[in-house]
Amino acid sequence: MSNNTLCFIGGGNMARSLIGGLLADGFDPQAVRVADPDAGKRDDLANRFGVRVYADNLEAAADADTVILAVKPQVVRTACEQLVAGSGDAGRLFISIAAGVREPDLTRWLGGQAAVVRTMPNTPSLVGTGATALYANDRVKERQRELAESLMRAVGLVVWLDDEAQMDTVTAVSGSGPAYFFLLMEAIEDAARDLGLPGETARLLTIETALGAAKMALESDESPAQLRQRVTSPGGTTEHALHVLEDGEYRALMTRAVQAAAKRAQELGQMLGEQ
Ligand SMILES: NC(=O)C1=CN([C@@H]2O[C@H](COP(=O)(O)OP(=O)(O)OC[C@H]3O[C@@H](n4cnc5c(N)ncnc54)[C@H](OP(=O)(O)O)[C@@H]3O)[C@@H](O)[C@H]2O)C=CC1
Ligand SMILES: O=C(O)[C@@H]1CCC=N1
Repeated sequence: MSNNTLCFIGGGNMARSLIGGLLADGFDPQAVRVADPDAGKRDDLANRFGVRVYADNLEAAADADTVILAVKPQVVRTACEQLVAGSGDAGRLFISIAAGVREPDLTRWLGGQAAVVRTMPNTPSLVGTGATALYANDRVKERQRELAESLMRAVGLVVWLDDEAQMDTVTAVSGSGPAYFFLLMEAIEDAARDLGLPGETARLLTIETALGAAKMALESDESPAQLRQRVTSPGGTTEHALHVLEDGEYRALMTRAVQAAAKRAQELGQMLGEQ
């Protein structure tokens, strides 16, 4: 990947994951600028990653080829309008990672002519196993499309969406998804401790099991349902555990959780677009 100058507006959790993943993939830290109002976060980013940090968004974005909007959805409009008022879109590429915020609104807030790629990454980007969906507006040139894709591919899987409406579902599945798996890990680890395993043993067995299951699901020709059945010996231990989960309507609960996240993404998009 060429070392274009990248500017992150917002240096919080997701920016951190992307920066860490990009640098681990060989991106030059000197080509990364980060603007954040919090001095503590700026110091931490500069010390940990060696990137350039700024309190002022315009200063950070001044000569950046690509600007990544990594603030909370509620702050995106202000950030866009401030950037455009300060330096125009200057033919640069804007990449938004904000949940819910829709491309037509981003384009409007950026003055109406900007090249915008709306994305939804996730925090495992930090360790190179992210999953990002991208959607480009029709002002994005082919080389900018390739640039956006190469940035996100450097930190994991990428998929392009033709239909922006699918982005809210993606947000609920892979954007928020790591949290569902972390919660499951927390619960299994707690149960293991309650049953008497030493803490570190409980932690390692839980995490390695999650990793093994994910790796098998990724690499196997069989579906997760088939792989589950291979663990489930008739009359055995897994069967008893799965009965408890099915009795507790685990699938329906997970469906409702994913639906709630997608609904929230839609609400955010609608609410912020109307302002
Ligand atoms: N966390 C995740 O897993 C994912 C998040 N996202 C999206 O990424 C975006 C950021 O989320 P996340 O990293 O979790 O949030 P964070 O709150 O951790 O990061 C946002 C950062 O932006 C700073 N900030 C606030 N106002 C401004 C401003 N005007 N200019 C520059 N920086 C500002 C915040 O400072 P302060 O805290 O002081 O306000 C904060 O440090 C959101 O839009 C979210 O939807 C997308 C995919 C996954
Ligand atoms: O919780 C959120 O709103 C963000 C978007 C996806 C993951 N975190």
